[in-house]
Amino acid sequence: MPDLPAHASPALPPIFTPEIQTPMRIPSELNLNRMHDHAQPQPIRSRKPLPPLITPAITPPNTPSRGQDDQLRLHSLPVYDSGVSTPSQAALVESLPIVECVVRARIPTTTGQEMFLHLYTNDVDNKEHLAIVFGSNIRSRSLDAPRPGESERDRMIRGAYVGRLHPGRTSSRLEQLRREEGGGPTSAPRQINEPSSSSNSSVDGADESTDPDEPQPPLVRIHSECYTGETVWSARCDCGEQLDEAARLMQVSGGGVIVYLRQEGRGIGLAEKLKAYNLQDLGNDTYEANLLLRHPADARSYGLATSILVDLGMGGQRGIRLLTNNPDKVRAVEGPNREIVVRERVPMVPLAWQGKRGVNSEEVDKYLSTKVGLQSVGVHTWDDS
Ligand SMILES: Nc1nc2c(ncn2[C@@H]2O[C@H](COP(=O)(O)OP(=O)(O)OP(=O)(O)O)[C@@H](O)[C@H]2O)c(=O)[nH]1
Repeated sequence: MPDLPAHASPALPPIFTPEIQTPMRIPSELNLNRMHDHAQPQPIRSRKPLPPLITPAITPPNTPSRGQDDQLRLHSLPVYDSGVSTPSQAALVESLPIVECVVRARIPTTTGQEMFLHLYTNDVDNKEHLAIVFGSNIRSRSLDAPRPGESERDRMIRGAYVGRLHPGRTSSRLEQLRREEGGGPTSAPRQINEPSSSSNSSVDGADESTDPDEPQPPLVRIHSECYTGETVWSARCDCGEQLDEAARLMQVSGGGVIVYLRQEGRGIGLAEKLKAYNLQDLGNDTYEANLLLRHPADARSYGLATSILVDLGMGGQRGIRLLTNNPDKVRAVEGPNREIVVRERVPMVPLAWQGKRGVNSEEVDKYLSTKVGLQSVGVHTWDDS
């Protein structure tokens, strides 16, 4: 086995294959030498040349990094720091989808930390979107809600339990844990929260509590599936690294949520993304390749993420800190009525830019420079900091 990056996970196949059906086109249908009739603001080639990527000049002085003081060093930016309209702007939904967490399970991870994987269904597609939850204080309202006729065992099997499961446990509820600990109603472990029925949630699912031990809003990452970057060691993008890094930051800062959306390849699906890679090898950049394949530059939307975050009690004025380099995501994730409030945007600086071991290749440099150029993401913002 070659020396693989930290995020490489050779053993596991993907859980789900995107079901996007796109008519196959033969290459001769595509004019690879000119852009088609997609109205775009500006030909990409005419943009100002970008600076070389791996340079200390654009390395932010103060960014997420590997160390014990991550909580202190997380570098946030104003959330609406980009008024620039770009071809990558995410679609805004008019109303929020309905989501339901159907099962949750504890997953011990290879780093020694635990997370709770929440699997969601919804009313807009038939994909299994996920929430990866670090910390035991974040609970799903729809999971905890009672189901007609279910037994305590049923509740435990679908993950609607408090605390931890153990052989012989018979109740999903907090009372049994308290009894087992031999204490009264107040002796439950501090980190175990009651389900929403008895918590201080407001009617819309928003948790208005202010915990003095959690002075900052929780960290959230909205991550779009990337089979190539997360499973088969691709160095064409930094998706695997970003997923690992988000998980690490949530572990060291005491909790958070990664909403993992099944919108592979910026929403065009794996087959089309692989064609886009071939177009990139023929000289086009990531956005041009999408357009040549007659896809939008970015076909993703984030309404499901908003609904999942509301279900996890992240609505309300306390807000969240969003880990992203993409300013477009901020407004998209907040939802049509600002159901989620993004208090801060925390950039995710590629590890290689921080002088650390991370994804490093000619292809990832091109990919990142295209992103930086089109999303007005990071260069000037980080430089200014
Ligand atoms: N169509 C297409 N999709 C890609 C390509 N490379 C990566 N992706 C997909 O892009 C998605 C990640 O989106 P990005 O635009 O890189 O990042 P972002 O989510 O907008 O911004 P961040 O929050 O900063 O990561 C994943 O779903 C990848 O599968 C590519 O060359 N073409």
